[in-house]
Amino acid sequence: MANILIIEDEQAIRRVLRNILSEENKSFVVEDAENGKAGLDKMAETNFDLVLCDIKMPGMDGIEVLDQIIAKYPDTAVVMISGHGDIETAVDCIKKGAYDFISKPPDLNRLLNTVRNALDRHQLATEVKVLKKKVSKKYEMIGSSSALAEVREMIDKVAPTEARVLVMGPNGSGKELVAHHIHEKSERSKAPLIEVNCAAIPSELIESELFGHKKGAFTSAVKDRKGKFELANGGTLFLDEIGDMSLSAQAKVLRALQENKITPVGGDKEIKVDVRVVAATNKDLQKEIADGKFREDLYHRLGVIVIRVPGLNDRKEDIPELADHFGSKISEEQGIAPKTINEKAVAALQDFDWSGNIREFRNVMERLYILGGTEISEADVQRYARK
Ligand SMILES: Nc1ncnc2c1ncn2[C@@H]1O[C@H](COP(=O)(O)OP(=O)(O)OP(=O)(O)O)[C@@H](O)[C@H]1O
Repeated sequence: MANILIIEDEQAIRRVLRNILSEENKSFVVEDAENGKAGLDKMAETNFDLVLCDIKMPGMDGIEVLDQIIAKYPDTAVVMISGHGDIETAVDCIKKGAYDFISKPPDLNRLLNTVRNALDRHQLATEVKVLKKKVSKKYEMIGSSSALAEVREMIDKVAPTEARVLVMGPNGSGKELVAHHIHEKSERSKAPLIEVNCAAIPSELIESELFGHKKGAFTSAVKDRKGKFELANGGTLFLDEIGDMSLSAQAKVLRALQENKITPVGGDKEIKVDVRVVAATNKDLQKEIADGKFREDLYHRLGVIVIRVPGLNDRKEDIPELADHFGSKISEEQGIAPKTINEKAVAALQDFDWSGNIREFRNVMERLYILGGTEISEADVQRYARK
């Protein structure tokens, strides 16, 4: 179904447009208004997917209507209807944000094509919005502890800069989450965030993974392949578990960071890249440096800003909020009716040792949700949350 509004002062044109659209598709619900004000009044009552708006009208003209629609209903697509002599104005309207324009008298094919395209784009834009909301929900950072407030403050300060960031903290504490927030709040958020788990890639493959390779560079290189640095161009490269990278790969990453250039394996040309690096590790890099396992120069290149994410044991006051958050997430994902968790159960959870951090906490909540009673009790916690 699509709600379409025609704002047009000439009754004959209104009627023609209405008839064409209603006959074209039974799922179009078409309304009309004879002037800008009446149109905007209708918009205040109904959500329209598309507005067809005449440019020249007595009183409020089409440009003014367009301005108001853009300001108040930015998700609604607008197609201008232009008469003789106002094509230039129609073009200006597109620059302002109208989707397209049709000329009077309306040509059937052009009108239908424009309407279909505008509705398609409107639907895509709506879907993108829903997906973005879902993604940003996935990366929600829950907790009001002062430890987490400090992390948030650091993110807000460093995100808009170009500074490299090293995120340190134990397993499952939310380091990847921090990297996502930095990217999303940065100027680079429209470009990709590319993630590399350095611990998961065998050392002989890491170079090709990061810098790409040319066809024939090694036996399995059957075609040219871009590396993560190139894929992240204009955006952010998240080097997770950087402490697990081999010394030879560290040397190459250091060079890439120093020169902002990379050379694909088997290639002879350098490629310029514009990448902001955010790295993360659960290792004590100072100790790794002392043990000769991590390059000190790379540490200084990466860690212009260091953000330390505290483990859950150091912010147990976040547990009630986290329990609620994961509870509603799990109930949604698993299709289980929402449950409550009583105060004693929460207190029991706060008594546990959470060395596996938020990841472990989420798993425990999942167990409690699936196995516990409608109101999760202390007994449930003792029975199902013990490790
Ligand atoms: N403050 C938080 N609020 C809600 N969810 C969180 C929070 N911190 C972490 N999580 C969730 O916990 C899980 C683990 O987080 P994440 O992967 O960011 O940890 P990590 O420190 O990068 O782990 P690893 O060291 O194992 O790579 C993820 O599902 C993440 O969404």
